[in-house]
Amino acid sequence: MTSAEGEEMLRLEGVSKRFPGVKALSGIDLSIRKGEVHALLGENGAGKSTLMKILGGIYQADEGRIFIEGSERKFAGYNDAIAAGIGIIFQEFSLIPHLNAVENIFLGRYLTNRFGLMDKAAMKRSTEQIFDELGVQIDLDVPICRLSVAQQQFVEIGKALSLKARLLVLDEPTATLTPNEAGHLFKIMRELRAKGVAMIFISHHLDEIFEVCDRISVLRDGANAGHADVGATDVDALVEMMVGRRIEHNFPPKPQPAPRGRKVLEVPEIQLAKGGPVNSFTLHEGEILGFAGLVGSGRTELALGMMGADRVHRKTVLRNGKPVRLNDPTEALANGIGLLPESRKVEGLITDFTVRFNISMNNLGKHKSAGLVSQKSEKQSANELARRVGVKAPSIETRVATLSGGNQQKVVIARWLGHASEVLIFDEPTRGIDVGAKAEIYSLMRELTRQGKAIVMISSELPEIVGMCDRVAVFSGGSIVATLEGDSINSGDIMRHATTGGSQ
Ligand SMILES: Nc1ncnc2c1ncn2[C@@H]1O[C@H](COP(=O)(O)OP(=O)(O)OP(=O)(O)O)[C@@H](O)[C@H]1O
Repeated sequence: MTSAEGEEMLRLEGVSKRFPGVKALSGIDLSIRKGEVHALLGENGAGKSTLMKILGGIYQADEGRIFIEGSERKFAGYNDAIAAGIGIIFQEFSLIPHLNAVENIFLGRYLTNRFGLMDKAAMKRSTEQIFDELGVQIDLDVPICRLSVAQQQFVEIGKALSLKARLLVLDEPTATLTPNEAGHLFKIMRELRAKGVAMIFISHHLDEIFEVCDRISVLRDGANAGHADVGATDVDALVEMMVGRRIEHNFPPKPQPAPRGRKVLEVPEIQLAKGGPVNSFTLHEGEILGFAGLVGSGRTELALGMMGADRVHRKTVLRNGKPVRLNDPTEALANGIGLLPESRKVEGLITDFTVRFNISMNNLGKHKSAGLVSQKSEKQSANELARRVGVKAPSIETRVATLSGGNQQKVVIARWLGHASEVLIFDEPTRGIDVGAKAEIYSLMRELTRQGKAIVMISSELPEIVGMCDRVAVFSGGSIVATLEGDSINSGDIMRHATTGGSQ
């Protein structure tokens, strides 16, 4: 702990914010000390991002006061927040992809030499010093779009520190990191903490909270639901604070023996760009087949490739024993194969349209009679699906653009749960989804398989791979290196194959 322990960096008093039709925040109080990592928890739509946007000067609160080191501050825009020592690392980075790390860090405030000219050497030196202190190695000469997501995140942190941030907000920073990268981020956070930097950490992974945080504040429905010291609470208590009830963490029971219905999909041979041996796999009616492996190991590439989503891998696959050539995802859909993509905002949703439209868009055929879509049946079904996955919105007529990130994901999941596809490919289905909704999505997936659907679940979350899958294909370096069943579906075996390419 630092000498600064106990000194207050930030205090929020009675912060409220209303959007049309939604009271996003009501009377929030929050206190963050210097040199602490403070977790901000809450279900999707609880108000975490809105609160952080107020702190970052992006939104203005309707009511409430912000104190930095004891003095009241008013933020008319994000420059005021930066001047007050606040640095926010959002999930969608604010970096310019084709500029390098130095140019990004000094964008708009270039250092100049005594002749008034841009002092590139000084900016580079300063950037090197920041990264040295963070203990990260970043190639300063390449555009940041060529860096990994983790490295881009470190550049964001470096930028905030170069702007002299003393309070860093990290909004779901680990959502797109590998476990190793997340470990590196935590190491950096501990070092910053030791230097007295205060941090607000948002994550839906409760194990991370216990690994890296000191204290916790929980929001529920836009209001304070409680505060706790990490040492004096546990996962169950936190979950109850977040959702107001106890949640069953267990996965729905797997059918025993593992389902081996007829073969609904056979993928004979696909070679991925990464090289390695060709891949083949079979999917059976009623089963959940996991695609496990490290980020970049080829899981998504294979799933997209077999659907004809890219020209490179177009191949003939067997659907119910019959050869079909899939040229694009629309053809895959026509053949009863649906994909819930990973980057939902880009690929999955039309955010200017309503929740109802986005849930129903691929399912209208189900509600047709005599050639006409029954509005009543379509609306009822959209309502029911939205309710089941727990979409939090004023109504299904709300525009998706105004929903929280997690709730947008639930909308895509609701669409596919209602879809008639016999084969469903879920790519990272619970990323950014809160604990309560996760449990619901797991049981809905199991229900779909009981109805005879077959699911491929691509996931970086080992517990859900182990808890949900009947068989697991483990990827390494662009190939399936092992297919595990029964008791060999465990974290140790999966990681061993994923990291050694199955050679041990
Ligand atoms: N610009 C906006 N217009 C209308 N409503 C909004 C807007 N931004 C947020 N909201 C609403 O405010 C509430 C809080 O959303 P917020 O994004 O803060 O939640 P969150 O806790 O960050 O959720 P998640 O875990 O899903 O990221 C939600 O009901 C959301 O629909």
